[in-house]
Amino acid sequence: MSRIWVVDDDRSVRFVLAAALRQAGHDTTEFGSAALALAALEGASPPDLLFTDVRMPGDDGLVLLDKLKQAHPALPVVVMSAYTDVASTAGAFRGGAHEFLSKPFDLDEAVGLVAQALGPVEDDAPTVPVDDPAGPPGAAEADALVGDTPAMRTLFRAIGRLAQAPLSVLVTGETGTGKELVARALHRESPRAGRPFVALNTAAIPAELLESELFGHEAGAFTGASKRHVGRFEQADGGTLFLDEIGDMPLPLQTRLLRVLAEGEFFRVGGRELIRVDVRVVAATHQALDRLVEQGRFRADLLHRLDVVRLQLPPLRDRRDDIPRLAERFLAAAARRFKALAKRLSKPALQRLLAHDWPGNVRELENLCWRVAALAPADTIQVADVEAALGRGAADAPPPPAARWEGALAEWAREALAAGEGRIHARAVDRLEHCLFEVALAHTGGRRAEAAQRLGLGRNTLARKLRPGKPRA
Ligand SMILES: Nc1ncnc2c1ncn2[C@@H]1O[C@H](COP(=O)(O)OP(=O)(O)OP(=O)(O)O)[C@@H](O)[C@H]1O
Repeated sequence: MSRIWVVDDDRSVRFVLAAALRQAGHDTTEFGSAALALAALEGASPPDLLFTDVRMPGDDGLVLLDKLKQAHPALPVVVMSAYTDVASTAGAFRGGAHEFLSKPFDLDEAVGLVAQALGPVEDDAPTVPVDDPAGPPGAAEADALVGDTPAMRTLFRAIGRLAQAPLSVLVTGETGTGKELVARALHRESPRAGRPFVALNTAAIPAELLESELFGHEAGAFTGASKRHVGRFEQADGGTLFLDEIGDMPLPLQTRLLRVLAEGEFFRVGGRELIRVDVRVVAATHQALDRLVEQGRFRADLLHRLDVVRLQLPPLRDRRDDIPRLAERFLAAAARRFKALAKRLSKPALQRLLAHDWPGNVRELENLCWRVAALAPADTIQVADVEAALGRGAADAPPPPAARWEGALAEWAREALAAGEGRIHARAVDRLEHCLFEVALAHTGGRRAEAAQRLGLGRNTLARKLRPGKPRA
C-alpha cells in the first residue's frame, strides 16, 4: 500500500481521484490547497507520490512542485491540468514533474500511473497498458530485455554483476540496440533501485540549456531563469543518472562533468551553495568515442572516467536468432494495447524478418511489429504485410547526415525569415565555414595546411578566412 496525496481546490476532482486510488488499495490524503499540503509535510514524512492541480488559489501547483522538489527530489509528482498547451506541460516537466495528466482524465490511467511510478524503476518507464484484460505485465516484464543468443546471455551476466558494483558504465551500440533498457536494468537490479532513475539525452537538449539541465540553476542565474531549477544530478541523488548520446556533449561541459564526477559536488548555475550528490552515472553512445578523442572532440580523461566498464550491445543483424522472440513480444504488446488477439507471423513472413538487415535495430523491429499488428488484415501476418510495413519503415528511417543538417538549416532559415532578421545568407555562410574549419582543424590537430587540403581549399584562402576581425554571425 502506498501513501498518496491529492492536492486540488476542486472538491469533486479530489473526491473521485482519491476514491479510485483507495479502491486500488492506496492510502490517500486530500488537500484543498498547496499551503495545506506543505504544512502537512512539516510534521510528517513525505508521501510516496503526490497528485497536484496547477491552477489553485494561493500557491499554484507548479510552485508546490518546485517546493516539493527542493525538499524531496525523489518524490514523484503528477501534475494535473485542464490546460494542455506547451507552456503548461513544459513548465511542469521543467519543474521535475513525473507525469502530466490532462483534465478530464481517465481514472484508470491515473491509477495506472501510480503503479508505473512506484514500480521498481521510478522514472518515465514505458507506459504499461493498465486496461489489459489479462492483467498488465509487471514493470519488470515490460522492461525485461529479450535475448537468448550467446551475445545477449553474456550481456545479461555482465549486467547482473555490474548492477551491484558502484562503477561507472559506458554502454555502446548502434541506435535502437537497447542502451537505455540496459541502463534501466543496471539500476533496477542495483542497491539504488529504490531511488530515482533519471535519464537525459544530451543530443536532445540545446547546448546552452544543457548545463542548467544537468546541474540546475538559481533564480536569476540568467535571463529567463525566474525560479530555482533542480538539475538532473540532484534529482538522481542516491540513484542512477543515464546520460544518453554522451558523444554530443559540448567540450566545456565535458570539463565540468569531469570535475563533478571526480569531486561528487558542484554549484548550481549562479549558485553559491555546494551541492553534494551520490549518483551512479551510466553513459551511452552510438559513436566511437575513441575516434572523437582522436579528433579532439571528446576529452580523453572523461572517457576514462566513464568507461570504467564497457558494455557493447550487438546490432540486431548479428543476433538474428532473437528476432522471433522479440517479434512475438512486440506483437503481444500491440495486441494488449489494441485489445485484440495477438497476430502470428506466417513462416515466409518470419523468414522475411530474418533476412532484413535492421539498420534501426530493435526499435525498427518494434515499430514494424506495431505497424503490422495495426494494418495486417488477417490474424496471420503474410510476407506481403511485412513488405508493406518495411516499405513504410524505409521512409521513417533516419535520414543520412547531409539531409539532417539541411533540414536543420532550412528550419533556421525559416525562423530567421519569420523573425524578420537580416543578413541571413551572410550569416549562414559564415556559420557554415566556421563549423567546417573548426571540425577540420580539430581533425588535423590544428594543422592549417592539412585542414585546407582536406577541405579542398587553397591554403591562403583558409588563412584569409581565419584572420581575426572577419565578421562572425
Ligand atoms: N533486448 C531487448 N528486448 C526487448 N526490447 C528491446 C530490447 N532492446 C531494445 N528494445 C526496445 O527497443 C526500443 C529501443 O531501445 P532503447 O531506447 O533502449 O535503444 P537505444 O540503444 O537507447 O537507442 P538510441 O541510441 O536511439 O537512444 C525500446 O522500445 C526498447 O524497449
